[in-house]
Amino acid sequence: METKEAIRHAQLNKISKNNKTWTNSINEIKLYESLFADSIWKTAQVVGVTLSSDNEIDTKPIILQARLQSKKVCVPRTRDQYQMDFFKLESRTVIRKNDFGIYEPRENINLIQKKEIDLMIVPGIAFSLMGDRVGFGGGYYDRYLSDFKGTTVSLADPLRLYEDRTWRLEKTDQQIDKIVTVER
Ligand SMILES: Nc1nc2c(c(=O)[nH]1)N(C=O)[C@@H](CNc1ccc(C(=O)N[C@@H](CCC(=O)O)C(=O)O)cc1)CN2
Ligand SMILES: Nc1ncnc2c1ncn2[C@@H]1O[C@H](COP(=O)(O)OP(=O)(O)OP(=O)(O)O)[C@@H](O)[C@H]1O
Repeated sequence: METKEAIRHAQLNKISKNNKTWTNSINEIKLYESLFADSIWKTAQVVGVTLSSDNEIDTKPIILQARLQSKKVCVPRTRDQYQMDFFKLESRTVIRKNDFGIYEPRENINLIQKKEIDLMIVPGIAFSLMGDRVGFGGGYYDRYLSDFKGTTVSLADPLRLYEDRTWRLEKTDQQIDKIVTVER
């Protein structure tokens, strides 16, 4: 078993070398297709998703599809003590890059309650088929999801997918309900 720190280090290195290839983009397209075909997606009215950075699975196609299907989209904004809140994303929402280089809404307007969110698309840098997840390390999602009642889904391209977890679980780790993968 490895530490999450070691996985994070190895994954960030691997992802930064590979994420600009066409193979990777086509894998992302396959992930979006299976997400949008899923009944979890089809029935969701309110979707929580991040504003992706360069080294993450691009969330713009997810935001576009949600808007085309008249779903409400909300995005996270971090605050103190590794907490975050979700705010409704609208055309007029002003996005800024925060001190950690993460994109988020500049204003805390239109808070969406946790219980309103049907589907949470959870980011991460490594996942197992069983729903284990390694994120950037703040524990933001572990905290937020600890009393979340909706469905959680993560998109795991081949770069981010481990069939079996090779890292040690922590008590606070939240399992993801559904890991979407590129079938081969
Ligand atoms: N696009 C995107 N947005 C997201 C996330 C994400 O993974 N991707 N998050 C997923 O969780 C949340 C933000 N996560 C963060 C994770 C780590 C650090 C971070 O590394 N902070 C400092 C250390 C701070 C400290 O320890 O005091 C740093 O290392 O510089 C910041 C935010 C919410 N928004
Ligand atoms: N509910 C919680 N209460 C207190 N501490 C927590 C909770 N959830 C996670 N933590 C702590 O937060 C720290 C970071 O957690 P972890 O390494 O799992 O982050 P991550 O899930 O990879 O990151 P993120 O969710 O921000 O992408 C760990 O020390 C963990 O113990």
